[in-house]
Amino acid sequence: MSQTANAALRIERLRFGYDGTPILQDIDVAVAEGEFLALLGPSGSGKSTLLRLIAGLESPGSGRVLAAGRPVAGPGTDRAVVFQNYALFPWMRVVDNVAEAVRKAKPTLGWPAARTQAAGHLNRVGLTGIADKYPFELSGGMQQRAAIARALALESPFLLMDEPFGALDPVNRARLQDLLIEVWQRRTPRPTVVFVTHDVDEALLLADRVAVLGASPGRIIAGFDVPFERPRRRAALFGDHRFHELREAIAEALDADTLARLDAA
Ligand SMILES: Nc1ncnc2c1ncn2[C@@H]1O[C@H](COP(=O)(O)OP(=O)(O)OP(=O)(O)O)[C@@H](O)[C@H]1O
Repeated sequence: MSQTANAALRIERLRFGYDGTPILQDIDVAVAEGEFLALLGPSGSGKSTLLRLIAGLESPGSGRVLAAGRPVAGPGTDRAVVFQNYALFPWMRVVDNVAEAVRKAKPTLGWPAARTQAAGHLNRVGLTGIADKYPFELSGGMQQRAAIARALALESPFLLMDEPFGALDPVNRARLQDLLIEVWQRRTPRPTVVFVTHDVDEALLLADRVAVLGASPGRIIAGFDVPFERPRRRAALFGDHRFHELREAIAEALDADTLARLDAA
């Protein structure tokens, strides 16, 4: 997974632990500019931790994370993060949540202009007429749309997403998957995306490449290129033998890792 030349994001020999317990070991990943990488793995394999390291919310024990060639030394607006649970400021109206992100990207912009741009971002994710509401007045799906609008408003070259649709019902989940791909494809240059998920089908629907993590400690046990042309249609994917072969190969990699751990126990 480390062979990509001129990678926008590069993780080198990364190790990380909490209180002496190894969580991530020997992680080497390179993600090309504009690439959509899915991180897939069982619960506890360290997917969120890896994303937090890329976001700069944690520091590596050893090794390093390079974003656009520079070592990550903390959180930054170059790396927008979307978590599962919406991450909106509850005390701010939805438009101000997004306008605040606009102002992070463009600090010289006044609030009125930032609000106008924020309304544009909200429209783009299909949220109209709710700008003046507070987050608690929105459904879960709408809050997650607003969180995506907020992340997009940062206009960051990197978009880091941690199971962003995990809490949504299947219909909203499918809508937001489509929306994410649409906005990702529309941006020039495309942001580089790292997307954490448990869901193999979601990874194969969205990503250009899938990195599979094994557990105890977390490490990359397999990588797969996802060959399907875009736009991708769910029905066409389910009818494609390569989709089923990839699913099978990912399941085999995960099973082999689980068995190896059981044998070692
Ligand atoms: N703040 C923390 N302190 C100590 N251990 C932690 C902390 N955060 C996570 N861990 C441990 O690190 C390991 C990896 O957790 P992480 O949340 O990164 O896994 P994950 O693959 O994202 O899991 P899930 O799919 O369930 O979200 C787990 O064993 C977890 O208990």
